[in-house]
Formats: sequence, C-alpha cells, structure tokens
Amino acid sequence: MEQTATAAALQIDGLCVSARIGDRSYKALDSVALSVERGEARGLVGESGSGKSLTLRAVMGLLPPNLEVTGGAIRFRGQDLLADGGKLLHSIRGTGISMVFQEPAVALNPVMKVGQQIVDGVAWRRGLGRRQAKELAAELLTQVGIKDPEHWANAYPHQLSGGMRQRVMIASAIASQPEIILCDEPTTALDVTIQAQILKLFKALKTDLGAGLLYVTHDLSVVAEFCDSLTVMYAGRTVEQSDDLAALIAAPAHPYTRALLAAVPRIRGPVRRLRGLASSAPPLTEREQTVAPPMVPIGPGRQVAPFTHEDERFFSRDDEA
Ligand SMILES: Nc1ncnc2c1ncn2[C@@H]1O[C@H](COP(=O)(O)OP(=O)(O)OP(=O)(O)O)[C@@H](O)[C@H]1O
Repeated sequence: MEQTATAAALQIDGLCVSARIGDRSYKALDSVALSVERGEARGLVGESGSGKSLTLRAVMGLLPPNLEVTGGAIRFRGQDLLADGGKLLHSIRGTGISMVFQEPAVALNPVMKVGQQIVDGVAWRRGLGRRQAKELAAELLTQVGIKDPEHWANAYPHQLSGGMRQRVMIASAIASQPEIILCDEPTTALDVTIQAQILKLFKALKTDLGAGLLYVTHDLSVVAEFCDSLTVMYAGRTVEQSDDLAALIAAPAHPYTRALLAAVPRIRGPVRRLRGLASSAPPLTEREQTVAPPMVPIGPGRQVAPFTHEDERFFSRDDEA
C-alpha cells in the first residue's frame, strides 16, 4: 500500500454528496474538508441536519441508497478510498476504519451472541480457531470494562443494558485495532454516569491504541473535555476548523461558529445539547445550490470558509434579539 509520511490517517477533501429527492438532486454535502491524525480526537459539530452523520457514512461507504458521492476524495493513509470503485474502501471498512453508532440496538445483530459478533470479522480474517476467537472476545469485553466477560460473551444483545450494548459496539469497533474510529454521538442515548465511563474508554483508545477519532456530538462540554481539534459544519459545508481546539474557542472566526459557541453560556460545566439556533439552516430542498468556496487558511492548522457581511448579520441576529 502506497503510504506517504505526511499523509493524515484520514483526509477528506472537497467531498460532495448529492441526495435524490423525487426527481431532483440536492447537495447534501458540499466541499466538506477535514483530516484526522492517529492519536487525535477531532470533534465534529454543527446543528441538526448540517451533514455530520452523512460525512461519517460517506467515509464508511454506508450512504442511504438515494445518496451518492459526486465529488472529492476520501483518503486513508494517502490512498483514495473512492478511486477503484470502492474496492479499497471495502477492504478498509471495519479494519483500518470502523464506526460506532449512536444506537447500538440498530448496529448489533439481535440473534447473534455478543462474543461472536465482536470477533466475527477478525476471527475470520486472522483464521482464528473457536477457542482463540472466544479468548479474543473475552479480552475485548474486558478492555471495554465489562466484568465477567465469559458470561456476557454468551448473552444476546437484548439481555444487556444500553450502556453495555454501547460497550459491546465499541469492542466490536476496536477488535481489528483500527487506526480511525468514527463516532456518531456514541453517548447521547446513555445516562450521564455511563456517558462519562464511555468517554473515559474513548480516551484510553486514543492514548493506548493510538486511534484517531472523529467524534460527532451535540454536546460542547464533551468537546471541551475530550477533543484536541474541532471542525464546524453548517448546511452541508465545513465552515471552520482548527487543529487546536483552544485556539478556535478563544477566537472563533466564522460568524456561525461564534453563534454556536454563544448559544452555550459556559463550555465547561453541566452537559448541554446544542439546541437549534434561530439562524438554523434551511432544509436541503430550500438551500441555494451554489458551489461552496473552499475554506482558507487563517493561521497554523486553522481554516475558515469565506463569509459575507450578510452572513455576519444573519448569524448574529440572536444577539440582537
Ligand atoms: N436518505 C436521505 N434522503 C434525503 N436527505 C437526507 C437523507 N439522509 C439525510 N438527508 C439530509 O441530509 C442532511 C444532513 O443529514 P445528517 O444526518 O448528516 O445531519 P446531522 O448533522 O448528522 O444531523 P443530526 O445532528 O440531527 O444527526 C439533512 O438535511 C438531512 O435531511
């Protein structure tokens, strides 16, 4: 596999995805750009409908059937995953890159024992025997903090609590020791104590496994606590990003980012969800179908999308209210 020393583990460049609705096509993602290094946790934020989940799904090759990638590149260690009709993507999905979904009940197979589904793919790829596969499953369950792993490996998903199911999904995502883990609001459905435990687990994955995480969340206190870097999306576009989270929070450059941060009075403190801003984006079918100008560098590891005075007025109207 071709590998360049400078290539980020995951790099998304100018990614465009269009959605077919009725007999028309709309831009669901427009020139999305971001990268994730190994050992980095990059937060991906933006109000509901801004395209966060679609970005993750595009990377995994798991877009809904009426959506398709129409432009751009998704590189894993410098290689374009979209190039050869998705063959490379297929081989990397679940091994080099894996995904943790918000709702484990949807992602887990209800009729397969927990232990078996955690190691299913890995055991097959590594040619593990039954006993070795069982040992690996128990090891992974232990790693995600499940006590009595031999017992739980034999259970079915419905026999587990929500927090345990989320741990099982994480165990399954890390079974192949991926370099990149895509996380789509993995703690949103869980209560606060379990959320904290799962977040601790993600921290350990980052530090111990050196995994790079792309972490979608509505919760800016999670970003503040956990992420190293941040990308902000609005209406299907990446509008601002910084490799250094603190630099972005100290001086957000895009008026949307300013509005987003202003909607959260204190970034540290009790868990908060980003509620829709009054300036929320129009639905896909009512958006202007223009081409997004690429973000421009405004400092080391920092980029912002060009914006107009009109944008500034639009996004600051909450402050005026
Ligand atoms: N199958 C689909 N067909 C048509 N439009 C879709 C489809 N899936 C998603 N979209 C649209 O694409 C846009 C981006 O959706 P996406 O789920 O990525 O948003 P999101 O930022 O993850 O939102 P949330 O935070 O609510 O999960 C939305 O406007 C959504 O309505």
